[in-house]
Amino acid sequence: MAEAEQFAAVIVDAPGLGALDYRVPEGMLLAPGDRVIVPLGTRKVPGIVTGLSPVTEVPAKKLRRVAAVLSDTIPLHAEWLALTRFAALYYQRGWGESAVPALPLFMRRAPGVRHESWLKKARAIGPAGGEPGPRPQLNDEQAEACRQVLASGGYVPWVLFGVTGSGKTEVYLHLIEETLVRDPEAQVLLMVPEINLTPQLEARVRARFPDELVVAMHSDFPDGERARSWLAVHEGRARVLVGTRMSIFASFRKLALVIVDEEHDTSFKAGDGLRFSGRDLAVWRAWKNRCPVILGSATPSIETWAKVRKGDYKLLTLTKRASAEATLPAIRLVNPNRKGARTLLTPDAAAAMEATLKAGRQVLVFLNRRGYAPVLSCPSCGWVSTCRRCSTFTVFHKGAKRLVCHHCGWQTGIPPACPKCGDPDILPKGTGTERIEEELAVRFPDRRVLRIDRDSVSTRHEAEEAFRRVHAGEVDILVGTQMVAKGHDFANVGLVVVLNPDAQMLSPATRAREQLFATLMQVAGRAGRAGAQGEVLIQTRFQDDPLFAALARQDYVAFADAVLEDRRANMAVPYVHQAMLYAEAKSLAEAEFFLTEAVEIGMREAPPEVRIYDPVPMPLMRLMNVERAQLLVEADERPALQAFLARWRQSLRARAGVEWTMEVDPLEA
Ligand SMILES: Nc1ncnc2c1ncn2[C@@H]1O[C@H](COP(=O)(O)OP(=O)(O)OP(=O)(O)O)[C@@H](O)[C@H]1O
Ligand SMILES: [Zn+2]
Repeated sequence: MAEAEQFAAVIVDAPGLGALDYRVPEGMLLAPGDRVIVPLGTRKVPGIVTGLSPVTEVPAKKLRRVAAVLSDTIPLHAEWLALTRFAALYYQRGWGESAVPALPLFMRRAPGVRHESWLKKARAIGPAGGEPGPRPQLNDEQAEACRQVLASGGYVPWVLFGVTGSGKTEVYLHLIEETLVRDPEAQVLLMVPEINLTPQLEARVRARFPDELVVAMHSDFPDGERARSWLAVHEGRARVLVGTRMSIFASFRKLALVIVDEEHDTSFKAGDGLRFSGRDLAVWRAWKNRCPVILGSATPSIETWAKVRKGDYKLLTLTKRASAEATLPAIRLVNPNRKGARTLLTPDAAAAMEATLKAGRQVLVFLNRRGYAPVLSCPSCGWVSTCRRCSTFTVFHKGAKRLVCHHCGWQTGIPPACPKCGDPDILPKGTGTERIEEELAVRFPDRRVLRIDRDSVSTRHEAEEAFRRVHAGEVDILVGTQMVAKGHDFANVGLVVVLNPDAQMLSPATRAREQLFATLMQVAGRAGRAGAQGEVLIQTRFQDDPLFAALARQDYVAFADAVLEDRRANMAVPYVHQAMLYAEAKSLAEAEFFLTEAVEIGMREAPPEVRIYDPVPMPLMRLMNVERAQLLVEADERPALQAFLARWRQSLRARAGVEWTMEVDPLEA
């Protein structure tokens, strides 16, 4: 008797498609979670088997066959399938669109001739070995935080709210250790923001657990390296994964603890593709695995703080710095407005720098703007340097002698005179890190100044080397952007000077203030992490604003509670739930026309509790010659919004020349 026919439901990375049925060729053994290659139209594409059945509703003559099964490892775990399915539903994509791109390229290609030898090498990686690194005795607050987490069972979302330098990382390491010891199969995910801290933290985790395989995943990794880590986690060989947001899609054999460090960081939100929040999916994953999740931060996001206040998340607090002698720095606000001033640095800041340097400590100067000046302009006619492809200025880079668009990378040489009126005296306007570096070199000629931003260090290796020099004391004054603000444990920085945070005070975005507060607390937290008290000096015109008042007191709770109050009064996030529909086209009119139609369709389908706003141009209206518009949708209750989005998405009509995409929980609204 012939073998009974079998049909596989397969998801592929194509918009708007559900699972497709394929005939399983005789003799091919398949299981849910297997990766396969299937024909789709005229192509052969990677897919994932989500189910098998002896029947199908697809007519026999339309049925095609599974072309190949990739049998190099065990099938994807059921929990991973559930995760990608949930992410697809939540972020309004097809299941295949969330699942297939989450795999490293290596795992979604038909194996080439060298695949076997690659696998063998990939599986050969092992623990670091050697003696475990130093293990400080936890202080009372750290110990209490660990005790509470370890005493709880099952899913509990914890917020580890600890001031800068309070030793949150030690708490993570202790919890990881306990988790690994309690269950020899347990695995841990430690997520970190998209910054250059991964190697540092990874080294620290490796050193602490020399007998366990610790792997990393970072968007800078070449695919081979990513695939190697991915495989080690999937097969249960790796016990700890340290990674950026993409690591939330790793396939774990037995996830027993999830940690999100600096949970407020916006880099946990993906800006393209599925546009997921790594932090939010981390909470879902912990829930699904019935394990604890730790969201750590000195300045939790407002969404997270709201959940703490509501009682949904449990709070763990570290109120003081961990290192015995260290205290929180003193924060001073200084008015930068001085008549006829030619320098950006105020006399107060210069004097404080002088004193700190004399005492043999380092100074960190923070300015969140790279380049020499944000724009080049003509004092006679008002011409300003702009990008040829985007609706934005080009930044003047003096060293490179270029005008560069920071959005699309377009660049051009420096014109010898104003291209509009011919005046040769065109001038840089405003200040970036390159200009302040120049000013510092003149002001402190005998000091070693190092600038760290994406222009001065462009590779992971260069960044590591730059930070090594800071730690080794080969630098007196460090100038930098966001890159130096977060996470670094500088032992000898005595003073932090913050220049011009005011630009962000003027932004209309809902989260601008919250993000500015977090950045400033972070960068301030780099001062005085060991030894004598540190000092922070902030040059701002907004000294009377409650944000700076709370900052000077380092009072996150007062700030966050006030923000929540304000958001509640104004019915803003997190008291409403939002989604954004974006449209891109050759002209703004086409993009807006698409959105106007989308509004009409939406109005017919939306229940009264869903509000649809008017289409507007995106804040950066033109990017790389594409014009962009957006449309905000809002509801008080998430289920109503989600149900509406799912229906609306199906009814949106494709228009030639218009690309559209949906984002749930947009950060930029
Ligand atoms: N119990 C402890 N005893 C002594 N030193 C400690 C202890 N815990 C942590 N430290 C040290 O204190 C410093 C700050 O710790 P860590 O970097 O973990 O803080 P953090 O809370 O993650 O800081 P941030 O949020 O500012 O990045 C580190 O040098 C760490 O080694
Ligand atoms: Zn551009």
